[in-house]
Amino acid sequence: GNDNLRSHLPRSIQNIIGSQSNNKQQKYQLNLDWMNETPNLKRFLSKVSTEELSKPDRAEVIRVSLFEALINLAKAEHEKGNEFPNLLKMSSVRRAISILKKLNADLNLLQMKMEAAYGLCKGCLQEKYGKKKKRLPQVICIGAKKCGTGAFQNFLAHHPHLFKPPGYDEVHFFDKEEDYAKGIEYYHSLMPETSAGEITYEKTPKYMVIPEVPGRIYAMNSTVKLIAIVCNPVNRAFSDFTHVVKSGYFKSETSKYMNLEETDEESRLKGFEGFSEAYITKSNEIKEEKGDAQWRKWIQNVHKEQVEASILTNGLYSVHLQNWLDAGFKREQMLILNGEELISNPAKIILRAQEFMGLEPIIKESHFVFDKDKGFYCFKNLKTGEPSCLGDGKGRTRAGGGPNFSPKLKEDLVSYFKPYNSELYKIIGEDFHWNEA
Ligand SMILES: Nc1ncnc2c1ncn2[C@@H]1O[C@H](COP(=O)(O)OS(=O)(=O)O)[C@@H](OP(=O)(O)O)[C@H]1O
Repeated sequence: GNDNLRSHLPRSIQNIIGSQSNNKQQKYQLNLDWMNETPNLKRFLSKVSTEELSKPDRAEVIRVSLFEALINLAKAEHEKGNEFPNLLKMSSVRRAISILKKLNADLNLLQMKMEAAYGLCKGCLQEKYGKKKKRLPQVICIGAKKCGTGAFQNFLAHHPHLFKPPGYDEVHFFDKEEDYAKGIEYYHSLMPETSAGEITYEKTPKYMVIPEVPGRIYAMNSTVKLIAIVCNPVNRAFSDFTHVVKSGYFKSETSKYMNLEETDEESRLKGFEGFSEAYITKSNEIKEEKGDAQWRKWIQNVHKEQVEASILTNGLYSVHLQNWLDAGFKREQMLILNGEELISNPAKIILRAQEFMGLEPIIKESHFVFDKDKGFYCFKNLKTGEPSCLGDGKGRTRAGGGPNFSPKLKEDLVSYFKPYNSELYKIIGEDFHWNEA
């Protein structure tokens, strides 16, 4: 029956098809090869209206046409050497299947014909592609810390074809020696079960700044897609400082600059000012004494040698990203997003990410609503209209235009980051305008 068909198709398609009964075997005589190309299928779909579906004569033509078009398309794609999951990623195919569902088409027959088109035996579609299983990630978000990776993950969690390791906000496999030592099988075991055509993804912001990580990920899969979210390094540093102070990390260092009992914004700004001036000086001294190459090494090893300095050095994106390029990753397999834009225009950033991952653009403009109390965009449930915002730990320093630095601190920080922002702009091919004090 139809349930049989459903279980044979990947979950992404099952969602579209939904549960359905009363399919009768149909006879299809029309052969419409005019539709054996996607653009034609697209053009045809653009002409189909919901109204027409309820007119029996027209519905019959549409059903037969779509059915044939899908099978012809499957044959054409198979001949081109494209795998079945790619077919399922095409939005026109998804749309066609959803219409066929409405028209009570014989989906069992469709399945059999698709199997034939792909040269597979009966029922082998499931064997080859439809089986849910754990897969290593095809996409990894590598940071940067405090640039909105949580918001990014939260928004994309609503995408029906994207899955992250269950129970983990961050996996920390490649950066934690004791976990990495457990082997790639352990990493694989943490992954969600997915069907072919769905995306497995994880985010760990620390990956970006640990020098061993790029080579390890490259060894796992040299064609994995990487997403880096970068943001104004000056604001990022204060956000990081706030995070460290509020979480009570390396207190012996932060307590040199502020009383850790008083963590209101004014006290944090004061503490951050002392901290920044001290570490800008430290960093500049190392550079002067040891030269640029050694200084870059110091930056990369700061997590081992002087972790509190990372509050500043995590924002030297060009130094860290160069490491990924040196490991062999191609620029085209990295999507570098502006975290400031994720704050001001989340839909634009999330749409770019979906496109990069090869996902249907399901999360869109209408899902975002600005929440005045939160001071940020929140995700809107389109059925209930209810917005859901990120928790209290997110959005502590940037609501309402960001922190109020003293002009001197702002100037010192901007000039510290300036050369590396410029290096970053060269890598990205775009100026994010963070060099203006
Ligand atoms: N929509 C929305 N809602 C709330 N917060 C948002 C949003 N978009 C971006 N941000 C900013 O995300 C900052 C936290 O970044 P991360 O999630 O990468 O932090 S972490 O590295 O995972 O700790 C967080 O930094 P703080 O403001 O310092 O808390 C936010 O400014």
